[in-house]
Amino acid sequence: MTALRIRGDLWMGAAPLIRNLALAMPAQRWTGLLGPSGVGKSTLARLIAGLPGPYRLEGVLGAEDGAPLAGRVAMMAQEGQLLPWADCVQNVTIGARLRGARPDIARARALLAQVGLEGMERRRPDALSGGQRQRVGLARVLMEDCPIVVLDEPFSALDTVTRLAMQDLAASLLQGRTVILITHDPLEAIRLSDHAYLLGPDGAEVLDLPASPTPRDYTAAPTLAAQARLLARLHRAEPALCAG
Ligand SMILES: Nc1ncnc2c1ncn2[C@@H]1O[C@H](COP(=O)(O)OP(=O)(O)OP(=O)(O)O)[C@@H](O)[C@H]1O
Repeated sequence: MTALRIRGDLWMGAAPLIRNLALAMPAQRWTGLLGPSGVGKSTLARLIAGLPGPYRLEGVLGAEDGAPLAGRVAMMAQEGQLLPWADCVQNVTIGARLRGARPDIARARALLAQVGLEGMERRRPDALSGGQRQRVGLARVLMEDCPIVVLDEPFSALDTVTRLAMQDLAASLLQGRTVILITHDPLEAIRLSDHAYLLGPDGAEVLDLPASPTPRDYTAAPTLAAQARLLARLHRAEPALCAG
């Protein structure tokens, strides 16, 4: 059970990115983070995942259980970030290899089967479709078996129908983990998030979501209404949030 919270000001070098951040990300739930391009979404993802960069948080990032985050966060970035020279099994087991541990090949093969890639274990990324590459990325996240998962625009390069299928697969396979979903896509945020925030330079606003369970039915009236409200809000917010 790992809830996360972030409070404070996020800086990129000498420039403030987001001031007065106050994000609560409940345990075993999906928290969606939306916001205009350049606001700092990927920077937040890197911060949570503990990846290096020229950013800093003046404030607090922590798990509510008080234990350090190191080793408890897995990240799936845009387009899966697969190693082009490595096959599916090698891509899924890269974490163990980097840690100098013996990779569990049988488990990697089982996870590849779970994401629908049975028989493709020895293919390299250039012999996979975009959706299949994302499945490898998802298997790699599952391989790491971390309680916290950061998804940074994981499905943005996919066509709409493949994206919907990947959303359903991720919702099912990441159940029980604390997921932070960064997305540009209002429908994706609404389908998958239990809680969602709209980020701007002056902080984060909580978004209204339908009460139904996730992944939400994209044909349901409350989902469509929430999508329309969010689109209008993003449209209104974009020029103001990007000013300066
Ligand atoms: N390594 C870096 N060095 C300097 N500035 C950076 C670096 N990485 C990002 N930035 C800047 O920090 C700001 C936030 O970048 P970030 O990638 O977090 O935005 P984002 O909200 O994820 O954008 P997008 O939605 O377009 O991916 C941008 O202005 C970007 O140019």
